[in-house]
Amino acid sequence: MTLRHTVDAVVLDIEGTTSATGFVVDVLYPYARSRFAALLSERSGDPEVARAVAQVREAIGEPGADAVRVEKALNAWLDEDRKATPLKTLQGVIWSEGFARGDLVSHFYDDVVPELRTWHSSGVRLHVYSSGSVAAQRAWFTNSPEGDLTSLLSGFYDTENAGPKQEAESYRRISGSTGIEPAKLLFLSDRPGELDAARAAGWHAVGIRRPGEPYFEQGVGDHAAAGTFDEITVSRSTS
Ligand SMILES: CSCCC(=O)C(=O)COP(=O)(O)O
Ligand SMILES: [Mg+2]
Repeated sequence: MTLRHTVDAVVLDIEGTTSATGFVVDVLYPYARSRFAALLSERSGDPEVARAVAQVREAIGEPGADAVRVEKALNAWLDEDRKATPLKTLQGVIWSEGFARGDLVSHFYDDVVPELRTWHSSGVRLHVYSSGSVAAQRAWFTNSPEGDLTSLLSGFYDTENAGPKQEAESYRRISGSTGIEPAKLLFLSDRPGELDAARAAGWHAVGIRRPGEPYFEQGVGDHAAAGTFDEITVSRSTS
């Protein structure tokens, strides 16, 4: 079945939607895990690192936590795939450097990039909204197996600049930032709580259900669902 949406922009979740959770967990997480200790000891003076470390200490309720304790908290969050903003900031620092160095190449499901190109060429704007930091998102789309895809994208949103993905207010913030009214925005995600929040903000929302992904069995509640991007036809609204 084809789902049809007439909108000005599509906003993309990454993990579970454009790309495999398994790749993130099996390739990116170990890459970050093995580099947290060095980042915390050698770069604690970098403003971005210092801010994230302060946020970790606050989240665990230990204002005096040393680097070993902070690393332990980060690894525990990694184990449970917790979408904690300071974890995502520090991962983003490590990953963006790993992508730039050529250690990492991102992953996209086969159906994704052709549809992104089709939607973009029909005048539909494409944005990303992921728990991964903006730095990580940029590196992800820059270093894809099909080369640099960032020319397809008009904006990047994460939990730092937009807010939590399961809160409607975050989607209102993105709508305000893009200048696109809610009814002309379509969000694609694998997580029902995120789809609920987007819909509550007046957006169109489609659940992406891919076999093997963590939310596949649970489903996407009462949201329209697609198994692949080519089941979705997106046209640019004329008004
Ligand atoms: C390029 S970001 C890497 C994936 C990641 O760490 C993440 O948390 C993605 O979560 P999403 O909100 O896209 O499901
Ligand atoms: Mg996701």
